[in-house]
Amino acid sequence: MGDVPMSPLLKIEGLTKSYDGMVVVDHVDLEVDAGEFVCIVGPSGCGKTTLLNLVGGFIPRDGGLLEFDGRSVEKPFKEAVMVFQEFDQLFPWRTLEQNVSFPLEGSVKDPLQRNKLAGHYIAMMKLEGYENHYPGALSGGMKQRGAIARALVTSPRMLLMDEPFGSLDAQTKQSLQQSFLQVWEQTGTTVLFVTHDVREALILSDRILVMNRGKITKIYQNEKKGPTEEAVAQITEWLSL
Ligand SMILES: Nc1ncnc2c1ncn2[C@@H]1O[C@H](COP(=O)(O)OP(=O)(O)OP(=O)(O)O)[C@@H](O)[C@H]1O
Repeated sequence: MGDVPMSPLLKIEGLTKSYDGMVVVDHVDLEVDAGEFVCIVGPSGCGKTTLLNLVGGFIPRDGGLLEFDGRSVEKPFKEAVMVFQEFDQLFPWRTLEQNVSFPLEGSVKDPLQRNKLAGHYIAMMKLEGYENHYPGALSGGMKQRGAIARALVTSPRMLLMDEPFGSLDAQTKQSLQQSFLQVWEQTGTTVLFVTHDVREALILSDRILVMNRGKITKIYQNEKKGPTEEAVAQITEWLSL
């Protein structure tokens, strides 16, 4: 008897979306296993953000199959949480701890328990000591760490990340990439991560999807994890096709 193949966490077939008659996501097929870290790279306007929004159920698709854990995605769902590029994702009128614990307010009644959980993810994202700071008193990198902590606090099964480190300087970006990789290993969450940065994709992911004009045109299996010059050259060439 052979092993029963595990069904993918995310299953996409023929996924399509148009705006004003322009096809933006064009018959995309994709399967992502639980725990995988998948990056999407592609030129500006090729449909990366639209694909993430479709997967999260934030916008309706025009056609195709889109299933998360065997269920058709028709609207936003708790198991998938989005993190954006912008530094203003945190509520400015709440402290870091109040921001991170916010998604628990509907599900965890005891405020002490909420704070304990928030503290766990604040520590995981290396923000200990800043619990009572307001976002206005945090740097861009710290705000992104906070946004990731808040995304993780409900233990979502999938993170949808739209260039979360895109506005950071090189050094801050590097340190966040390393902390986020550790967090990914600790939590086992599945990640779909959009980036413009080929090196970033090679540092972070198991698999890199190259998108062009709404289609996934190439897939790079990133077994070695690391930006070798050959890998960078290969993906850069694919991006220009
Ligand atoms: N709500 C919308 N209404 C109309 N057109 C849209 C909408 N959202 C996206 N588009 C168009 O769809 C195309 C793909 O946009 P999308 O944001 O998905 O690309 P992207 O690859 O994420 O680009 P970037 O890297 O610049 O963020 C673009 O031409 C964009 O103008």
